[in-house]
Amino acid sequence: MSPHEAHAHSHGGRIPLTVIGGFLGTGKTTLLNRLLENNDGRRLAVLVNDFGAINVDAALVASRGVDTMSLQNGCVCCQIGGDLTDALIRVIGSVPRPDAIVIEASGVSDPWRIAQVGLADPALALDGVVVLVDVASVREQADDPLLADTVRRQLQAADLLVLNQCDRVDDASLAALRVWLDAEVPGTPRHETRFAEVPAALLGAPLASSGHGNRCAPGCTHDHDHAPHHGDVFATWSVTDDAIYRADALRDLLRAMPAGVLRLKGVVRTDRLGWAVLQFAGRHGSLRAWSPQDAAPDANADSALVAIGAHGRLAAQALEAALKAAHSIPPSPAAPRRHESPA
Ligand SMILES: Nc1nc2c(ncn2[C@@H]2O[C@H](COP(=O)(O)OP(=O)(O)OP(=O)(O)O)[C@@H](O)[C@H]2O)c(=O)[nH]1
Repeated sequence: MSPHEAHAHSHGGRIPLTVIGGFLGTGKTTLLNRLLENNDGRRLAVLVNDFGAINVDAALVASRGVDTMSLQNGCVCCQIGGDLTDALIRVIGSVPRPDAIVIEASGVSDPWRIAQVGLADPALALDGVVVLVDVASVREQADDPLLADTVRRQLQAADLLVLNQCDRVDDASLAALRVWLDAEVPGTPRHETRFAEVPAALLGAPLASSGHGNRCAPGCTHDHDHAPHHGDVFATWSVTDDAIYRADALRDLLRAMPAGVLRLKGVVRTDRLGWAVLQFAGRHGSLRAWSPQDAAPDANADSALVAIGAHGRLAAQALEAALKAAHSIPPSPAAPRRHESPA
């Protein structure tokens, strides 16, 4: 029996499901890509949910030559029974059958709600909920009345907390965070790291025995069912066009981001770097040339950017103006497609 067959056997033939959650920009896609690079020959089926109208994460994962299923139209945890269930039915029925399924939750969703779908389907066995934490930003987010509920639900959903971005904080801040987490989520296993380096052994079957099976049995007092609809709490803005951007101007934008932008990410065509990946989260941003090891976007592809912020705080007009000012070659008149939600 191969190790993969043994793993499936230990789940009674059911397909193990791992949910990767955590707030915007904490490192979920980084972890997913690590999993895909070190998948030990397993056939992983990957479902990626992005809150914005454009699924940038799916593009970044798909660029590694892996088939991903993109779950768009908002936050899947708010529409259980819809897209997610349909996608899982398709994945479970696919031939060859996957050895494991990984769902990357959107940064605003409640990973526990997604995990419940896994628990409900007899073909699936929940391996665990892994929640990424940006150690530099989590306390500030948890203190923000608009974000606190989302962040705390994510922390409480975790079977394993990956304390990521440890390169961004000093030892004293990390020590204070540990004390805070001891009080917020006592007993939840934690792993401190940077760039989502997590030993594979931590992500596998052992999670199942330490996790929800124990903490969220019948009688669980967690308020899992009454989360607000995330479309009411968070707003997105996105643009897709054939503009070419000035790399220097985008870097200036990353240093002086308009108010209320919690997350900005995209794949853009630039003057100096060619295709580039833009990332901004938790006050930090980067613009890097498209990795030569990944298949470049189609020559006719459009630049695509998506921003997320708390509803009522996202300064979409200021962002749009800043991006317009960063054009090296403006988009052709018919090209720009903007999407704002809530409108
Ligand atoms: N300095 C630093 N940057 C990191 C670390 N982990 C991830 N990043 C960067 O942070 C940015 C966001 O990482 P992602 O993996 O895309 O985050 P995400 O959680 O998938 O983001 P959303 O899906 O938008 O919520 C990227 O530019 C990463 O390269 C880390 O440990 N340290």
